[in-house]
Amino acid sequence: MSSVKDTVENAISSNKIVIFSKSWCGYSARAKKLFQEHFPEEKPLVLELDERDDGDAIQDYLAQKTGQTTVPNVFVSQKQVGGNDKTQAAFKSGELNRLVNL
Ligand SMILES: N[C@@H](CCC(=O)N[C@@H](CS)C(=O)NCC(=O)O)C(=O)O
Repeated sequence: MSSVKDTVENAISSNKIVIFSKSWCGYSARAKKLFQEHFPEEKPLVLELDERDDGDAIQDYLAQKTGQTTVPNVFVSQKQVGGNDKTQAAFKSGELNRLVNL
C-alpha cells in the first residue's frame, strides 16, 4: 500500500492538473467549474478528500507541504496554485493559462 506522501506526489507528478477537493465545498466547486469552463480539453485529477479513508492524512500532508490547510488545493504542471481565490486570480492574470500550456 502506498503512503500518503506517495499518493500526493504521484498525483501531482503524473497529472497536469490536480484538485484536492471536498465534495460539499463551494470553493472546491468553483475551482472545478473554472477548469471545466475554461480548459474543457483538460481532465483534472480530482481527489475528493471527504470521500477517502486517507483524506484527512492527505490534507495534513498538504498542509506540511504547502502551508495551506484548506481545500481546494490546486496544482498545475507540478506547481501549487493555491485555493479557489488564488486559482481565480491566476486565471484572470493569465498565469493559469501559462501553467496549463507548459
Ligand atoms: N479562501 C479559500 C477558502 C477555502 C475554504 O475555506 N475551504 C474550506 C472548505 S469549503 C476548508 O478547507 N475548511 C477546512 C476543512 O474542510 O478542513 C479558497 O479560496 O480556497
